[in-house]
Amino acid sequence: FTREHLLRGEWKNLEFKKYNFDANALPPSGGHLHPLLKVRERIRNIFITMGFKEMQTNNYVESSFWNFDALFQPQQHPARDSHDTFFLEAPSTTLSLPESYLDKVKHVHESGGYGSRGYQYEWKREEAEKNVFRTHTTAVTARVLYSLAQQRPFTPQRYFSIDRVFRNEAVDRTHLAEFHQIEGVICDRGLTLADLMQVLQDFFKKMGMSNLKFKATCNPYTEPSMEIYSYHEGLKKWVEIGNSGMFRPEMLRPMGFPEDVTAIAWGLSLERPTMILYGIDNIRDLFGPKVDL
Ligand SMILES: COC[C@@H]1[C@H](c2ccc(C#Cc3ccccc3)cc2)[C@@H]2CN(C(=O)Nc3ccc(OC4CC4)cc3)C[C@@H](O)[C@@H](O)CN12
Repeated sequence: FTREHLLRGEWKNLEFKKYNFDANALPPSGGHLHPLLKVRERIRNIFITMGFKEMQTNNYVESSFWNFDALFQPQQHPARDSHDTFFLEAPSTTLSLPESYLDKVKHVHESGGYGSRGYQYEWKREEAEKNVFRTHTTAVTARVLYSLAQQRPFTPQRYFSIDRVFRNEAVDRTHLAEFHQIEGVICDRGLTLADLMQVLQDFFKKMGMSNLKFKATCNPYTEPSMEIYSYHEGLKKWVEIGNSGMFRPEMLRPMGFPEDVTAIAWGLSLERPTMILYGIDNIRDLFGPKVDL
């Protein structure tokens, strides 16, 4: 019975079965939550039960000042060039920066202070003004700690964030140019590395990971720093589950914190645990429709 038959109206001579309006249709699928969002909710609840407040991270675009300079990351650091960082074309520069704080950041980069030698280079404002897609949520942590440092009297705080970050890296089966970073930070008087180890044990235990191992490492904005490992019973091997450290005085003191205030922080990704918890071996299966890129 072709389209032509239909167009010629020959369907009128046909015998049609009576339409059964009482037939049961296929039950509509109820839909389902995305695995990343389920794990995000679970981790959000862990932070909240531990007394952490969520940071406001709804700015994917950030100035190099907050993404790097405020964290004492030197302007010639390799992570700051376009091989690792997405720079924005328009608007290419940020509109405004806190001038008095900017001067303190310039000074600590150039000649240090607070017992630090600094990096002994000429710090340039135009470098700090360049807009980027934030490479870590630590840029937001810098903003939040700066506003905490303005408050008197100082009150200890715990913050967390779970949101997208962007890195100009080669994409492969387990790496995309963006991922969700999870970050926790505690700011208080007299915090030590022992406090960091303890909060990491508490946090990861709630994620089902115990007997952690810490390995010394380096980050531009934390000293000392530790990579975190956990023995994964299922995979029968030590798995790197995150990175952590104590923010440097060269980051905290220019913000205006008193000398005895320290801040401990750690980070991990949302994709790694989700892929392991849901047995997903290709990160592309986490994003978008099933297409073979
Ligand atoms: C560009 O890649 C960075 C990303 C991402 C990462 C690394 C560091 C930070 C950080 C930080 C930080 C440090 C100091 C102060 C503030 C923030 C955040 C995310 C994961 C961090 N990692 C990571 O998530 N691994 C992980 C986490 C949980 C997990 O759970 C499973 C159920 C068992 C499994 C694995 C470690 C590695 O995967 C690493 O190879 C990849 N890392």
